[in-house]
Amino acid sequence: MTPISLKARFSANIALLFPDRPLLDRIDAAAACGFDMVECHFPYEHPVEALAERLSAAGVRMTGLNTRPGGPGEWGRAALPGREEAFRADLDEALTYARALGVKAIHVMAGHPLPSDREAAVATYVANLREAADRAAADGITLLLEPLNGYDRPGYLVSRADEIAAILAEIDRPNVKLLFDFYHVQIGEGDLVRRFRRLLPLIGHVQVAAVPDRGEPDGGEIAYRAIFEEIAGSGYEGLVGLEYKPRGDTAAGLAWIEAMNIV
Ligand SMILES: O=C(O)[C@@H](O)C(=O)CO
Ligand SMILES: [Mg+2]
Repeated sequence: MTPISLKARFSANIALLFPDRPLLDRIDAAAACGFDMVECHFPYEHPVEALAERLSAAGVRMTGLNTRPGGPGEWGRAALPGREEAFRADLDEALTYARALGVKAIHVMAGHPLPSDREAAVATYVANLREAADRAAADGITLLLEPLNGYDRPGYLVSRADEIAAILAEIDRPNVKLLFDFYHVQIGEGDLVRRFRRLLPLIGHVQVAAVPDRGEPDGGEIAYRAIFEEIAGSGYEGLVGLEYKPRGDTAAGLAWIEAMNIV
């Protein structure tokens, strides 16, 4: 099996990996497994100084985080008409953490608008993101928009990568990009390789997990070795987030990397 050179671009998603321990301890666990990058969803229950200290002690860099999910059932507020102030506060908070930790990518969570409000929600999303992008650009930060599949997140504003591509054209800011999570895209749209190639100029980050169980990317309906070959040979220069729910012990489950001869 020919080696695939990608390991140096893996970032361990500590929102899902190492679920048996508290968030800060997951940084050490990732380092012990050889990762020097982690990404995170919502670090906000920890003071940024505590995170900075743990990351520095472990020799690990945080590469991505999300804006706060908001109240029950919101899952972000960037696309909620009338909640612009709340979104601004979410962005302020994410930027504060990102600047202090040297994080260069923020996943901006859209939210669940009322279906009857969809047009207004997209307009709010576009306006909020233009303003947010201009603020983030000052620190060289990229904002990521991710489609979340309709089985896991029914009612989320965007469930398909192609919808995001159209919205990105409207936003028209170079530092707003598509987060292409192969797990969600497979469930929502499929045709992974052709879609990845077509959308490549818009892609700022990718994530991987098996479908349908969202476990290690070594089983299920996606032939991940072919996907990793594609990523490595495509010209994509960004990171690969390992955002999956380990089927058992996280460290033992990482055996898929060697089994696929990813170096
Ligand atoms: O895939 C996901 O669910 C995530 O990347 C995320 O950021 C939270 O929805
Ligand atoms: Mg994802």
